[in-house]
Amino acid sequence: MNAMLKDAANRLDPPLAARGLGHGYEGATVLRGIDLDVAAGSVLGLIGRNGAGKSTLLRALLGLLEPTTGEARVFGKAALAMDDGIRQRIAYVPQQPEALAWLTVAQMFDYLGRFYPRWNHAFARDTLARWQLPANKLLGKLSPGERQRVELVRALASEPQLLVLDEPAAALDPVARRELLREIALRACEAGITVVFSTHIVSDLERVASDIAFLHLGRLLLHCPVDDTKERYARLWLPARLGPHAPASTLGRRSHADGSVSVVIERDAHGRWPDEAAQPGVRLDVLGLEDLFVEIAE
Ligand SMILES: Nc1ncnc2c1ncn2[C@@H]1O[C@H](COP(=O)(O)OP(=O)(O)OP(=O)(O)O)[C@@H](O)[C@H]1O
Repeated sequence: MNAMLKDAANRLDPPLAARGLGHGYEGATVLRGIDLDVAAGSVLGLIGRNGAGKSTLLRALLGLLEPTTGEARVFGKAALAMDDGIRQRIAYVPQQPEALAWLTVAQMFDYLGRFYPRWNHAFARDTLARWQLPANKLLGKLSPGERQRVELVRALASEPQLLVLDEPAAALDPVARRELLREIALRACEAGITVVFSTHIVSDLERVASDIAFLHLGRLLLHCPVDDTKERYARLWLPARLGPHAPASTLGRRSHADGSVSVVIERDAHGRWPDEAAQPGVRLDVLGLEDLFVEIAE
C-alpha cells in the first residue's frame, strides 16, 4: 500500500489498537496495561516466551475475551461490540483450531464461504491442491500441521483486510512454513492487508515482518520496525569493579557469579551507545534479534 493511502487508512480506522489492555486468569495477571497501535498494511510479528501472554493478547485485541482493564478497538470499533461488517474484514487462526471437526475440508469451506461476501472459491480450491491438502477428508482426521494449513487457506480465502495468526508455523514443516511466509508477504505487499502473527521463530519474523512487538512478563517491551532493531541493541559486559556503574536498562540486567554485570543497552537518538561502553575493560556485543530475545527473556 502506498504511504499516503496507509496514512489515510490509519487516521480513519487503524486495524487494531489497544489502550491500557490488561487481563488475568484465576487471579494471576497475564497482560498489564498494553498500549498498541497496529498500522494498516503492516506485518507485525508478536514474539515472547511460552506463557508470555501472546494468545491472550491476540484474543483480547479481537474481542474474543473481555479484558479486565482497558479497551481494544478493531477498525475503530470497540472489539467487544463488533458488527458483522467488521467481522467479515477479519480472519483469525487460533493456535489449535478444533471447530467443525465433523465436516470435511470442502464442506467447511462451503459452509463458511456463505458468511463472507468476498469468499474466494478459486483461491481455496487452487491452494488446497497446490498445498496438497485433502478436500474430502474430515477436519477431525487431519494431522495438526494439515489442520493448521487448512485453517490458513480458510483465513486467506475470506479475503480479509486484517489477518491474525496465532503461531501459524508451530505445526508446519519447513516447506509449509516457507509457503505460508510467501503467502503472507504476497498478501501484505500486493493487497496491502494488515497481518499480526505470534511466533517463537525469530528467523520467520525477520523474513516477513515489517514490525516487531516483544511481549515479556505481561508488558510490551519493544514495538518498532524490524529494521530499527538492526545494530541498535547490544549486551554490555562490565567487570565486577564497574558493575555498580552499569547503565540503567529496562531491557535486562544480570549479575554473574564472578561479580560482573551484563545489561542490554540501546543506542540513543543520535545512534550513540551509553558512555559506559567506552570504559576500559567493558565489552560490547551487538545483538541480533534472536540474541536480543534470549537476552531479554532469559
Ligand atoms: N483459560 C485459561 N485459564 C487459566 N490460565 C490460562 C488460560 N489461558 C491461558 N492461561 C495462562 O495465561 C498465561 C498466558 O497464556 P498464553 O496462552 O496467552 O501465552 P502464550 O504466550 O500464547 O504461550 P505459548 O507461546 O506457550 O503459546 C499462561 O501462564 C497460561 O497458563
